[in-house]
Amino acid sequence: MTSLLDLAPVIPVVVIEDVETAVPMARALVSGGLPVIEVTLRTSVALEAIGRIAAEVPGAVVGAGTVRTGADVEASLKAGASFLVSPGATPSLVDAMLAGGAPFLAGAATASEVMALAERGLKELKFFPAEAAGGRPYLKSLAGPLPDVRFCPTGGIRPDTAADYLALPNVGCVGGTWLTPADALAAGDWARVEALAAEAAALR
Ligand SMILES: O=C(O)C(=O)C[C@H](O)[C@H](O)COP(=O)(O)O
Repeated sequence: MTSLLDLAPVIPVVVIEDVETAVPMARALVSGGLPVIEVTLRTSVALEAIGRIAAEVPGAVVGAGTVRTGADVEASLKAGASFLVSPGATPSLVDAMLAGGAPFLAGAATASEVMALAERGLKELKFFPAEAAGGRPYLKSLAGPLPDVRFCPTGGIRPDTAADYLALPNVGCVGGTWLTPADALAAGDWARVEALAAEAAALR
């Protein structure tokens, strides 16, 4: 598989409250040009949503986000997730993710965290919480001593700041929730989701 960071410029991070919205939402994202979708394990229907998207939306590459434990890894893969994303990384979580065999982005926010993960062979990471941790200048600084590590910054990124992140050499893609506003999902406004996805897909 092509690196997770290179499949699309933006990974929509979604919070699904009503499982019936999962499939039409994913179709809108894929039609707009964003096939990689991260469903956060923050709601009780997240695993079912992942399963439905994986089974019913051709072209979608659906993964699980907010993965925090080995049990989350197991449940996500069983549900049909084809990749995993975590906000941070603990040694036991990294063990479980490596054992799971699917591509994953472990989270890091400091040089030491990045170095600890690189020591384990992980050179493609999530940078979280991107804006709060220092944003673009911070990532640019990390590229000096750690040029071989690439990131998907996530957290606080919006349409008007995404392009600046994508211009950095150590950024493969960015993640964010702005593609799937809660009110658009609640209203079933798939045209709006598709339009937001199309704008983001054009960023690179
Ligand atoms: O759930 C996770 O695994 C996370 O790490 C947190 C998300 O990536 C951010 O919540 C993104 O949210 P925005 O800042 O609204 O784009």
